[in-house]
Amino acid sequence: MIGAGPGGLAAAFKLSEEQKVLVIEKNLWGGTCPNYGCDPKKLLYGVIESKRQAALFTRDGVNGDLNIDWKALMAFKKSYTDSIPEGTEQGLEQAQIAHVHGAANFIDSHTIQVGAVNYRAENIIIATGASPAYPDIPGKKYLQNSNDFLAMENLPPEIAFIGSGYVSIELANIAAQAGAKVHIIQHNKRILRSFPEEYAKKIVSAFASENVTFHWDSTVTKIVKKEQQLEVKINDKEKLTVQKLFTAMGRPAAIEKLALEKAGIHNSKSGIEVDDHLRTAAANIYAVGDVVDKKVPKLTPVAGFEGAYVADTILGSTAPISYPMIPHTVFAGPELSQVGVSLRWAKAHPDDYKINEQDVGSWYTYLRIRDTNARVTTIIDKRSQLLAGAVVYATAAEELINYLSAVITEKLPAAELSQRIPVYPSVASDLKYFF
Ligand SMILES: Cc1cc2nc3c(=O)[nH]c(=O)nc-3n(C[C@H](O)[C@H](O)[C@H](O)COP(=O)(O)OP(=O)(O)OC[C@H]3O[C@@H](n4cnc5c(N)ncnc54)[C@H](O)[C@@H]3O)c2cc1C
Ligand SMILES: NC(=O)c1ccc[n+]([C@@H]2O[C@H](COP(=O)([O-])OP(=O)(O)OC[C@H]3O[C@@H](n4cnc5c(N)ncnc54)[C@H](O)[C@@H]3O)[C@@H](O)[C@H]2O)c1
Repeated sequence: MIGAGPGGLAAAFKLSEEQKVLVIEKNLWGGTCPNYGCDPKKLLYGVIESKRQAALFTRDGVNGDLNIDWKALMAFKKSYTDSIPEGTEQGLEQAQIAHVHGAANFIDSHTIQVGAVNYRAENIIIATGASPAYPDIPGKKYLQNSNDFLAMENLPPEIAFIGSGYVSIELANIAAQAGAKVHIIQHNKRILRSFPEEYAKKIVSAFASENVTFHWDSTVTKIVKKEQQLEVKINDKEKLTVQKLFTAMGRPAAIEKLALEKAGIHNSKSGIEVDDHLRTAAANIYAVGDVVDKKVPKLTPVAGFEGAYVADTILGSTAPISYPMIPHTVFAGPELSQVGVSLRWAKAHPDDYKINEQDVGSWYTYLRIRDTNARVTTIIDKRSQLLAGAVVYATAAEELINYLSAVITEKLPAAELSQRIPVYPSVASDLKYFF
């Protein structure tokens, strides 16, 4: 196993019940998600969201200044992340999984080199994840990435991000709510490509009143350091001065130092090419997680699902991979979530789908928390009358989308939902009204 993130570890633990396993990790045990991805991000987000939500109630009983103490926030984050690598390594030891710290590369399809040592294996799983893309421009050495953001000891007064995908939007929200002036430099006019444009625009509007400036059709062409400031040249014309500039323009697969060609493994620009069993061009080598060239989203639960699937395959299962519903969420204060058939597809196929767009800000669930802009779209398959997809922009959207995802998976008809008794008032008690 090369890589000890969610993908590699899921495979390692499952395989170790029946086979001898070696896990190789060049950086922190646990990989991106718990060390410098989902978990520390959502930990910061939780505090930031508490502040944002409390500020909505200043006319309703919340008193006093609501400020974020960045140092205390970071100490809170570290109280979780500091123990992750050691805890993960202990987990490997307890499961008696052999593990080596170092960067791996292929010698041939059965041999991996780590430093001066070669390891031979019957099967190999590549789970090396992805790492941030950098633009090739003068001054690129002054750029930082999401790992640096999540380890930042002080929050500077003014920062900027290149790109407006998941990473940029989530981290910009944290920084802006914590008091920084934030710039988002985007080479076109579209944020969050994997979400419907009409919903992404709601985030643009919400950010505009939160100290965030979008620079559309803008490309960073040069970065110059002047004492503690960075002068950022945009489109070779405009100049922006910030204290930190973060690249957030996608995460290419981490394959460059693996020497894949020595094992006969093929890759594209999007990652390692695999078949429907996640097998690479070399029959005994598999790839899972963010490193794979695939159509499904590159997310932690997907990496874990694939890791467990490949373990089963190595242990004898022959079924091709079949993905369940994959809901996804951007944590942007509030959250934007989506699952199933996309709104774009549904709009392009009006004979097949009924679209139910509802502003739910006046519903009791959202009214009581002053989430006046909350909106839910459900997409109903006209033939079966079953839920096929949904988009939610609301506080706790990630919870509602999980319920809606289960409704799709279990093919629950509206009548069946009326036969269940949820806690009231709760997000689940609204479910039957979305049909
Ligand atoms: C800021 C941020 C926030 C995110 N938030 C979310 C979220 O909220 N929800 C969500 O589902 N996903 C989120 N993600 C994505 C999620 O972190 C990834 O999808 C997930 O970590 C992928 O798991 P993986 O095992 O494929 O790769 P990784 O977790 O990246 O693990 C790969 C491991 O391989 C190691 N490695 C690489 N090359 C070698 C080598 N040659 N030799 C040995 N080891 C090597 C790396 O050091 C790394 O530890 C976020 C990502 C980022 C960056
Ligand atoms: N909440 C979550 O689930 C979550 C959070 C963070 C990251 N992630 C995962 O990490 C991945 C990477 O996130 P990301 O935000 O880095 O990537 P992304 O693909 O979401 O967004 C990349 C952004 O960079 C822009 N861009 C692309 N090429 C560019 C160029 N040459 N110059 C300038 N801008 C350019 C794109 O237009 C886009 O706005 C996500 O796709 C997702 O799989 C998930």
